[in-house]
Amino acid sequence: APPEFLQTGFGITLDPMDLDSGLAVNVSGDVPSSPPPGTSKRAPHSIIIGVRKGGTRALLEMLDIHPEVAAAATEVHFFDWDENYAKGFEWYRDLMPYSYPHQITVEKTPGYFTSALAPERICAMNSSIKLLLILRDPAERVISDYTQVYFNRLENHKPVQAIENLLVRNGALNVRYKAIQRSLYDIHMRNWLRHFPLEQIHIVDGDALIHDPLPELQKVERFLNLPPRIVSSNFYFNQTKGFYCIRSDGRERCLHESKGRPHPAVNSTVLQQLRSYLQEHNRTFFRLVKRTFDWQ
Ligand SMILES: Nc1ncnc2c1ncn2[C@@H]1O[C@H](COP(=O)(O)OS(=O)(=O)O)[C@@H](OP(=O)(O)O)[C@H]1O
Repeated sequence: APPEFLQTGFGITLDPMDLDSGLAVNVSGDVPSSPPPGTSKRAPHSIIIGVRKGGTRALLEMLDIHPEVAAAATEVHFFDWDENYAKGFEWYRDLMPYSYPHQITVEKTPGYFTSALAPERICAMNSSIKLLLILRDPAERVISDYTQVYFNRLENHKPVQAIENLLVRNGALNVRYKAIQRSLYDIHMRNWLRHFPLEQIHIVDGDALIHDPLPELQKVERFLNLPPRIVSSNFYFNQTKGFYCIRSDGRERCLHESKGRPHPAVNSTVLQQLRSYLQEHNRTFFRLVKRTFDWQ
């Protein structure tokens, strides 16, 4: 059953200090005390730059099925957090997994997409790096973002409020709400296109990845020049979870329970206000990326 969304009278602003807690169960076993012979830690060849709640964890875990992919275990937040960036490139590289020369290293940090400085900093590291961006319906993404913050606040015994109280201020859509700001894909995309050509940014359709992951993964394999190795038997639909889960190396695993949470029902008038506000931004985004998506 959907969680009960509490009405409170607190005039709080939601804090986005919530990290991805969606590591797949039983990812790769224990960390080896000494690196396997012939491996080293290398800067990423590709980065999943976002968007937050777009399906970044699912994309990384599914891509990690590929034998020629080595995925970073945690979100690194190197290019979007000044305190981490100040630690320097060697600090960053040390957080990468050990990989063989024939493998490519991939990290994901959803906050990069909406960070003002990440594009310039990533470009300074490697101007020919291949970027992966997974997007979903931006209105749905707002609700997912709210839901994540809602549960984090509950866990931390902080007050929560109904999504409508955040989406609407003084009778009008509260466009300063961070969850809405992050869904203005055109604005963030412009910033990336100042530093990278469009061909270097592959957009994964996050809604399609939920309903049928294989075709989206096959497109990513082609974009990364990887031989096709991910196959339909790598995925199975888990009825209880309501999402696809992963089968590889003789093991089956679903993403953490924080991925694929039920969303609250949103007042239809408010939702309509949100959708019509996003519509113009979506159209601009479609022009920028020379492609359309099934968003209203
Ligand atoms: N296979 C599978 N299993 C579970 N969840 C899946 C899957 N594929 C995509 N998704 C969607 O991923 C959403 C979470 O996105 P992110 O991993 O990018 O979130 S985060 O920004 O890292 O917190 C998450 O959002 P919510 O549904 O709001 O929980 C899911 O809709």
